[in-house]
Formats: sequence, C-alpha cells, structure tokens
Amino acid sequence: MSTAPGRSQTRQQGEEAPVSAMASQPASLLWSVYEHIAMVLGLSSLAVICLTWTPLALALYPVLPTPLGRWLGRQAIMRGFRLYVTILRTLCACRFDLSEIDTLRDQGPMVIAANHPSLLDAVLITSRLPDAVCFMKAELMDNPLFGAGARMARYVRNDHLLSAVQICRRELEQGAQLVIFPEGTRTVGYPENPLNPLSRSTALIASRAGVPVQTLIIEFSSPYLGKGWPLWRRPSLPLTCRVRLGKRFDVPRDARAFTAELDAHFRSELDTPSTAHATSAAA
Ligand SMILES: CCCCCCCCCCCCCCCC(=O)OC[C@@H](O)COP(=O)(O)O
Repeated sequence: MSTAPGRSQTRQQGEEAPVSAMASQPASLLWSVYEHIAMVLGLSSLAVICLTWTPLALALYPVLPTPLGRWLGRQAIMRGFRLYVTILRTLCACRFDLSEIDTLRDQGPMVIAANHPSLLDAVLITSRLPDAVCFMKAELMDNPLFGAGARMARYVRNDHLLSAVQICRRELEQGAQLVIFPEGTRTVGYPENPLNPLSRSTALIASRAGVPVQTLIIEFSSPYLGKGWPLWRRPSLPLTCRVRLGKRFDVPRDARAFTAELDAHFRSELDTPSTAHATSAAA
C-alpha cells in the first residue's frame, strides 16, 4: 500500500484511510474536493432546515394545544430530517439502510435503545418514526438550531433524571416511542471501541413505564461526526451506514442485571460487523 508523502503507514484510531486508498476512488484530488463540497452542502442544508422550522416552532408552541403541537412537532422533525437524509443520499454520496426501522412504526409504545457512534444517529432514527420522542442532551435543547423544534416535539431533557423518567413514562403511556442512547454520549474511539459504558436510565424508564426495550444496532463506514470529529473535517465518501434491529428485551425487572445484558448484546452485535462496516474495511 503506497502512501502520500508525510503520511504514516499505520492508520491511527479514527484516522481516515491514507490518501492512496482514495486512489481507488475516482480521480483522488477531484474526489477530495467533492468530499469538501459535500460536507459543506450537508451541514448547511441541515442548518437551513432547522432554521426554517425554528421560528415556526417558536410561534406555534405557545398557542397550539399540547396534543396538536406534539404531533406537528414530531411530524416536522420526521419530514425535515427525511429531507436532510435525501439530500445526503442524492448529493453527498451517503448510503443509508434504514429499512428495518420502518418495521417499528405501528408497534406501539416502546423504548428504542441504540448505540451512538455519530451525531447523525438521532436524525436517521427520527426520520423514519412519526411518533418518536428523544431522550436528549440538555445542552442540545438549549441550542438555537434544535431547541425550539425539540421542545415542540416534547423531547425530554436528560439533566434531571427523576423528572425525566416521569415525563418519559407519560409520553410512552400516550403511545410514543422513546429513542434513547444508553451510552449517554457518542462512542469514544469508534469503531475500534464499539461501545461506551451504559447508564441505567434505559432500564429505569422502561421498567417504570412497563414497556419493552427494542435495540437498534448502528454501524458507519467511518467515524464521521463521531466523538472528537471536528465539525468541518471532511468525511471519506461514500459514507455508508446501516441501522438494524437487535434483540427486543421484555420489561426490565432489575436495572443492574438488565444493563449488563444490554451491554453484552450490543457488544456481541457490534463485534460481528455487518456489511456497512465490512465495506469500509475492504476500502
Ligand atoms: C424540521 C427540522 C427539525 C428541527 C430541529 C429539531 C431538533 C431535534 C433535535 C434532535 C436531537 C436529538 C438528539 C438525541 C440524542 C442526544 O442528545 O445526542 C447527543 C449527542 O449526539 C451529542 O452528545 P456528545 O456526544 O456528548 O457531544
């Protein structure tokens, strides 16, 4: 494997494939220019979509009755993020296999627990589910791009666990599907490290609401927008991601035992990479 001058032989954790690997992709310089353009296009289209909805959400939130506001807020996020995913697919050489998420749509209230390799995770999942409520980082709720839309959709902040458990229970009782990332933050060192330690919030919420936990296994071909990935750093394209159904656990009885089982399940699934991962290894 020949490498460009100044690039080390071994690939550091999270580092992109050496320039030479891109030689297999269409003319490498043109391709890396395209990767930059695609990145700017992708991030700016997300910003435009969120900034278009934010003033509307700010205006509607205080006036609409809660059930209508909640429904509209979640529809807007599903459709807004679906548009974003379509832009990534058509203009930014991204390949997403999200078809298995669709099978959950009419299956009623449940906790949907996924591993968290990238900032794109919640966007991909909520782009397929009409009644999804995210258990989200409080800081993100205070972010001008996301805050108004998240409040309108009655997303739940993660900074007060006791009240959050009650709010999640109420949303689940009304038929919602709660999306949660048991790692609490993006996976450090993905893909070499497949999973961070898990918090017990998933077990607490599911047991209190009396609902099952459906796991989702998310795999990316590169750690794009992963932990520590600079926002303006170009991705290695094509970017492939597959989200597949993992095990569905019954209502947790013991938070500690359940969390250990959940951890073991994610690790066994992530240690047997599916195609999405395989393609990157071959590249
Ligand atoms: C119509 C368009 C949509 C309008 C905007 C709606 C905003 C919805 C916000 C959805 C974000 C849900 C995120 C849930 C999970 C979460 O909170 O993840 C945090 C991590 O990722 C980042 O944390 P970290 O890795 O610790 O930096």
